[in-house]
Amino acid sequence: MDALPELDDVLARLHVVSVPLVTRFRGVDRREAVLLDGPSGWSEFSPFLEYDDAEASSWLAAALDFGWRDSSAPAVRASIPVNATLPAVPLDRVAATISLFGECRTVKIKVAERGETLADDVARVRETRRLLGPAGRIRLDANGAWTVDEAEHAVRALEQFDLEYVEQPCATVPELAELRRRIHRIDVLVAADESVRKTADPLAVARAGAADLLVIKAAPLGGIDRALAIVAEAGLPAVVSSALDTSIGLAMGAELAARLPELPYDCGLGTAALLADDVAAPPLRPDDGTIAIGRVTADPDALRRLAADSERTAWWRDRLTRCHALLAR
Ligand SMILES: O=C(O)CCC(=O)c1ccccc1C(=O)O
Ligand SMILES: [Mg+2]
Repeated sequence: MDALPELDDVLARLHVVSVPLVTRFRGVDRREAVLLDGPSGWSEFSPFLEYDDAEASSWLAAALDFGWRDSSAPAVRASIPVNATLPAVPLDRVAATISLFGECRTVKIKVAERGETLADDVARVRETRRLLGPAGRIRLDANGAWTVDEAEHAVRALEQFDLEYVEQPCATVPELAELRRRIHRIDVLVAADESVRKTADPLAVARAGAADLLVIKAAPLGGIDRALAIVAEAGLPAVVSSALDTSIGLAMGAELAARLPELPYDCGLGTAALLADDVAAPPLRPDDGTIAIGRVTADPDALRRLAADSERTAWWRDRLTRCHALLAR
């Protein structure tokens, strides 16, 4: 970032919201976010609650970048194809959850969830394939939960459902590389997510040949231009995804996706469908499998309706203040 906006200026533009989810995701049923009414447009700072300040400060860099300056890279497309995201819901909720996204040709299914078995995953993937038909695209996201052996076993059990790729099957770069060697005869690609966004070296995956493609998120990578530079250096195809952002954070993801030279896969930016309410009117929800690019503005009524209580607002102001100090160093 060129010049860091002054803390007082940032705090004067802050609104803290707590948005209800349609279905539990990552163990929570509300999503808290700071919205910033920046001079270049509305922006979002919403690192997950458990992240430490060092990790959260990249999210602040991205939020300030998006709210205080426009990307210098030109957009090369005006709408972004998106996938539906299916959390680990019970089997009888699969159809209703996918239908929240409207017409989507691609579904990303969360697998390897704590407390579940491979049989649960097989059942959820089979049901999704049945609903989508043979032309639909299915990808999985294990969030790093499998060992290499478990991942190999799971991929062999699930490949019959015709998988596009499996995202972060194992936790580490060497494990991803080993899995990729073991399944190279199977037509299932390996994507890296946490190994790109939760590390000091987002290019290590590409250097190690540990993934076929990268999942990239604008907020943890420090903003649109930084994420574009990482993709260019990695030389791998990229899928842009969200962090279960409000429509304002999703707009930042859409602006990133609009600037990638190639966009061979549908993006994980349809997640406004998992929010039971939203900060924008209308929300940035998928329409016919795509979302539009363009700035999204917070709706004053929604800001009032979704305002966090004074204790949570103070918590977020403190957190933002600490992250700002880290960026100013
Ligand atoms: O990519 C998608 O389809 C939606 C976004 C998503 O899955 C996600 C949302 C919040 C936190 C982590 C993740 C993830 O990709 O692991
Ligand atoms: Mg992921």
